[in-house]
Amino acid sequence: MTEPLQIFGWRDAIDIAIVAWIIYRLIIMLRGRVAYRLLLVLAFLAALYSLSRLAGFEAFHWIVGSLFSSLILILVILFQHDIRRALMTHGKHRHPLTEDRDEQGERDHASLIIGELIAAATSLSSRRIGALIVIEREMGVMSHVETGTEVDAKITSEILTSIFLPYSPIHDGAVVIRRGKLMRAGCFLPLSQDPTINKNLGTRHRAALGLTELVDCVVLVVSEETGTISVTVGGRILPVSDAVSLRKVLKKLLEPRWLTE
Ligand SMILES: Nc1ncnc2c1ncn2[C@@H]1O[C@H](COP(=O)(O)OP(=O)(O)OP(=O)(O)O)[C@@H](O)[C@H]1O
Repeated sequence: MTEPLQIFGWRDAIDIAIVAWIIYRLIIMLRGRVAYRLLLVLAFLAALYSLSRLAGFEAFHWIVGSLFSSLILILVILFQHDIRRALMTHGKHRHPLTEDRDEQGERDHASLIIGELIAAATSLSSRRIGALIVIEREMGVMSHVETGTEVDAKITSEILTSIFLPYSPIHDGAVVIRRGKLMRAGCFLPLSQDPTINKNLGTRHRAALGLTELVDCVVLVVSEETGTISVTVGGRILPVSDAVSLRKVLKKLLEPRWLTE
């Protein structure tokens, strides 16, 4: 009798490596929670599809197969922007905070922007002015956000602070940062529907959580009521105690993905 290990050749190893790589890239791309759930449904349907075939349940196999194809189509439609962006930028060295070409320039620029974000957050926090700052990573957020006002400005703590001052016409809502640029202000984010959220959190924090449940991005929140600064990512809220820990958290979350994964 042939041993399984004797049948397993280099072709199988390459085959498994390719499939594992595709699944890994899919998980990275669809890391927001809703996308994750869709991916799990897809995996479940794939398992049912294979099992129903093995068991010889023809009708059930046909139904699951149709559901499977429809779900793939729905995924492609839902994530068309992200898929296009991922394909266009595949293999490129991308930093969420800068378009700088060389590695040192990229680090310096990113560090400068993180410094501006920290200065703005601490200044707003000390004056009990609420703020909501969305920082895109690999995925775009605008398909989940009500557009607000175009800003297209360099990121400085002064601009960020003045946007959130109560008499600013665009202080309500969130600002969106893409590749180190302040793109929009006054944006409305989807609220989290998670019933387990701490009841003490108001709508500003629910909005930050809501967006990060849907899209892989980082949201910096300053509470108007308490002045606390927190960072939300992947539907979780991370309170930060001071500027040093805020720098640490932002640096970690905003490194180019190929360095962190
Ligand atoms: N869905 C949303 N998208 C964007 N901004 C929002 C959203 N919901 C609330 N905000 C912003 O948060 C502000 C304050 O809302 P609210 O007082 O309900 O939140 P809060 O969490 O209690 O505030 P804080 O924690 O800062 O005291 C709003 O005026 C608005 O600027």
